[in-house]
Amino acid sequence: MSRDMKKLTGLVAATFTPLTTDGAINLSVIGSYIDYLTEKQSVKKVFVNGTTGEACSFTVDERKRLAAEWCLQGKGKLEQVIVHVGCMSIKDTQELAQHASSIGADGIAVISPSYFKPTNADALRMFLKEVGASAPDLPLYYYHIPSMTGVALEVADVLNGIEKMIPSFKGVKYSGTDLRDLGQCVCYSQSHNWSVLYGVDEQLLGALVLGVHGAVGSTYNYLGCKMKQMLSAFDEGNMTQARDIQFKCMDVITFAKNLGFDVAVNKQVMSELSGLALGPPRLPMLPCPISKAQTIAQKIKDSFCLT
Ligand SMILES: CC(=O)N[C@H](C=O)[C@@H](O)[C@H](O)[C@H](O)CO
Ligand SMILES: CC(=O)C(=O)O
Repeated sequence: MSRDMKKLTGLVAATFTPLTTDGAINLSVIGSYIDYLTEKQSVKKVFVNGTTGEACSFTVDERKRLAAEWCLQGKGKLEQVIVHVGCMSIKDTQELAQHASSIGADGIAVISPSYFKPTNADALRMFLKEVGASAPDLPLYYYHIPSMTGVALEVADVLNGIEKMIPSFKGVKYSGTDLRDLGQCVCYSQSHNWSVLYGVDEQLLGALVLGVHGAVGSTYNYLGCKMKQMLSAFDEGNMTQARDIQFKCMDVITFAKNLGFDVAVNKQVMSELSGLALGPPRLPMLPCPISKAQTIAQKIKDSFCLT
């Protein structure tokens, strides 16, 4: 298995999951989705089956077929495909981890179980160890998203000593807002050459100042190009330009949140902006309001002067 174990850095799009109008997974869209990301957004790394991908609403079999298609279609076009494997059942998670390895994924990420929750860092490390052991050849990233899992253990505590338990551990996708904890994660990660990837797109610039190595998010699907400009401005020390782009991003996300911005609306916004037919969300309780998405898409176009 020839695998490029390159450190994960830069912008990573957390992909949406294309569905047919009657709610089945639609693998046929993934090829053009990859072309859109690579050609129109210059984004060459993806995080599949995450929050944005509604993974927790899909079966293990559907998740395997999605991950396999992203890896297959991404060959020669995408630089890295990271597969999220978190499920309530550790057996399902391990099955998905093994599968990710068998299809040539470049890494796996996992959320904490969120029904029965780990009550301390030791317990969470033990869980991560069991997951890592199922795919020891793949980089493993812990996906911290307390707003969804309700597991708000300090990640810096979870990292402490984890390298001795999990040789394949390679970093964190941090979707929390505690900048002190985030900073301590970056600090600890430096000596292990791990990646800390930030996941709250509207405040990425603050995380860059603390030294994160990249970002995973939903908005990089349609604002990848613009946010890349922010990363370049930051690298060049052009803080005025970096802030200008971040403020625009904050403004459109605040606008969207005030209208009601969930994964279903976000998916429809992506369909509007990209022209890809991503279809409805999986859960029937989630709304599919085209007019709301059109309003948000128009706001994004106006703010960022997109055509
Ligand atoms: C809860 C959620 O979906 N978070 C995403 C990633 O972690 C983000 O990319 C957000 O969609 C984005 O920051 C907009 O709020
Ligand atoms: C944003 C992100 O990383 C996710 O959708 O999982």
